[in-house]
Amino acid sequence: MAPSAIETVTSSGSSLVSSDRPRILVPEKVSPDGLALFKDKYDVDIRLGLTADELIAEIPRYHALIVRSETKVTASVLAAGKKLRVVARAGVGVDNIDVDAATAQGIIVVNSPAGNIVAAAEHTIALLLATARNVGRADAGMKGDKWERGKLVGVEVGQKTLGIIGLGKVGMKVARMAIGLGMKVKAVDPYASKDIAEQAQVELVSDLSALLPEVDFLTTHTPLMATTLGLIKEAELQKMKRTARVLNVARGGVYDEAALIKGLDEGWIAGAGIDVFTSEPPAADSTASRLARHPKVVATPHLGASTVEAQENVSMDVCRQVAEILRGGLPSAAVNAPLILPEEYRKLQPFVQLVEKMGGIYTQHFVRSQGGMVGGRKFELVYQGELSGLSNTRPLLAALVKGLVSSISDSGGRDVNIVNAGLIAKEKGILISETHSGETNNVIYSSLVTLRSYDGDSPGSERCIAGYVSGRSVYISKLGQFSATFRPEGTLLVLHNYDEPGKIGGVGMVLGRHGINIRFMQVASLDAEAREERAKRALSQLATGAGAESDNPEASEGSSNGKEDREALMILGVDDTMSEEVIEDLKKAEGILDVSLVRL
Ligand SMILES: NC(=O)c1ccc[n+]([C@@H]2O[C@H](COP(=O)([O-])OP(=O)(O)OC[C@H]3O[C@@H](n4cnc5c(N)ncnc54)[C@H](O)[C@@H]3O)[C@@H](O)[C@H]2O)c1
Ligand SMILES: O=C(O)[C@H](O)COP(=O)(O)O
Repeated sequence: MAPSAIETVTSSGSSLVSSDRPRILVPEKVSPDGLALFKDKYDVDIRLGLTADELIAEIPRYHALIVRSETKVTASVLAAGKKLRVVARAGVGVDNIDVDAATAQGIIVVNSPAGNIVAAAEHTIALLLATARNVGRADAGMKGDKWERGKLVGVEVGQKTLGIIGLGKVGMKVARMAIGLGMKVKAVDPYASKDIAEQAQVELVSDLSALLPEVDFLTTHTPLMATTLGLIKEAELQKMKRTARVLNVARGGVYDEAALIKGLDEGWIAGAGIDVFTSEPPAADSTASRLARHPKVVATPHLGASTVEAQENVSMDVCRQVAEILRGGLPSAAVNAPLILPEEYRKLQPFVQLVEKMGGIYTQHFVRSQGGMVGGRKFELVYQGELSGLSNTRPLLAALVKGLVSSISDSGGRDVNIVNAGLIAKEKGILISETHSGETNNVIYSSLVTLRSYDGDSPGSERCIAGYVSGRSVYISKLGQFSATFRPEGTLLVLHNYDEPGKIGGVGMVLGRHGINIRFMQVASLDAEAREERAKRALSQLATGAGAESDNPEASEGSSNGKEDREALMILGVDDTMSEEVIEDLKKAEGILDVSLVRL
């Protein structure tokens, strides 16, 4: 094995280090601009090419670790880092750091959320044009003494449609640049605000099936998470035009690499520009390597953030934070900063947990299963009982934002804290109001929290979740129009169905066939208010003889045939081994109206 490159920068410039000063380990190439901030105060060891074992052996001596995307900061590395106080990611994505393990050990993880977004967006545009004009193949041909004009006729991007999946920081920059090139831009992002998109002349469409057939180029800018892994598979690629070209400057794995190769081979996808791969560098003979070598692919080795300017930015961003933390101060972009301050912890912690879970359920149950968006919606938190007198509700508001974004963000929402929650909500166009209700006649628990959400002022768009705390455990007592009592934890399946005999057995059989264990099960019936509302509707239909047109977002098609008042929710706690196939099988089961999977 080649020896690691070792460079020790100390205040004196010598390689001798004093043992009492904090030491910083840098195992990747990080711009010296930021590292210069440590001069005279800390000792910095730049050790490129450390293996996983070498990192574990070295880390016990260090107080801070600064990495990019190549170093895997695993739970074992963190456990060995007895003196570690901070892990800094000189970039955006923290998918190479075990943030939960760091949090458990009290190690702060910081990143640079915006330092390289211009670089990533510009690289996307570079790949867009290179893919459209066959720049890679033309260059390779010229270097092989070939003059292939006839074979390499490209397409123009002006007047064409670009589809963006993930209209976050990078996605929005790409949109603006593409509009500058004369392109029409459409996007899918359940969290983006319609208003912000409209101002940027981006048309937000509801889902992938509405986007994919329309676009000439597709670019992905989501983080890599359980919900975006394999987001674009064969079925999605098949929905696109045969002339379409796809781009990935986000994370390897958002596209199913094997399906993309098949599309390129069989000619139903015209080309691809790929910067990121499922294994980096792609292992020999791997699918990632076949994709990188494919003649219709312009491939780059994860260069999205590799500009002089971006590297200066991210280096300055994270080194400032490392210095601050080593000095005992607070970082500006901590990925795992607390939601709640120690003095408020005892009283508020269970409510913070409850509200965060309600936000998570909202996104995963209502948005994912029933469609719609989170961005641009209005949310209202109603506090009843002992919470109604609470003056500092900031941790609860932050918990709601964290819960709402946790299933769709890179960091799993861990980067949301009291300081930045308001800003994040504003960026996403999420409006939150609070009501302290003195009304106690409906409160059978000492404190009840109700989350209501509305789509602007549109009638019938209200969605509701209520919950309470008993002891230090949290419970959900209402989900949509159904009364429930369950603990929001682990993996939950929520099935909307007609409450008929045999339903539970049918669902049990599907889960049994797939080897899924059920931890608990509970049936939630329509609450009194919903039953009354439906009875009134039925009466008025009888009186007018009209067919039922439901404006209830939860009432599904075909539910007007007398069964509507027998709708129920089945809530099951299950193993976290659910696949899309199980969900699809459950959806096909007799009398099941809808299925959602909620991971908390
Ligand atoms: N190639 C590179 O060198 C490079 C450089 C910078 C960033 N990145 C990567 O680019 C990605 C985006 O970075 P960012 O700073 O814009 O992040 P961001 O958090 O600002 O934006 C991500 C967006 O994706 C949306 N999203 C999440 N799940 C979605 C889904 N299922 N469908 C549609 N939209 C969804 C979110 O709502 C959010 O708006 C990250 O993975 C980051 O690591 C790569
Ligand atoms: O998430 C990021 O910031 C980018 O993927 C850049 O990664 P890099 O620092 O390894 O270039």
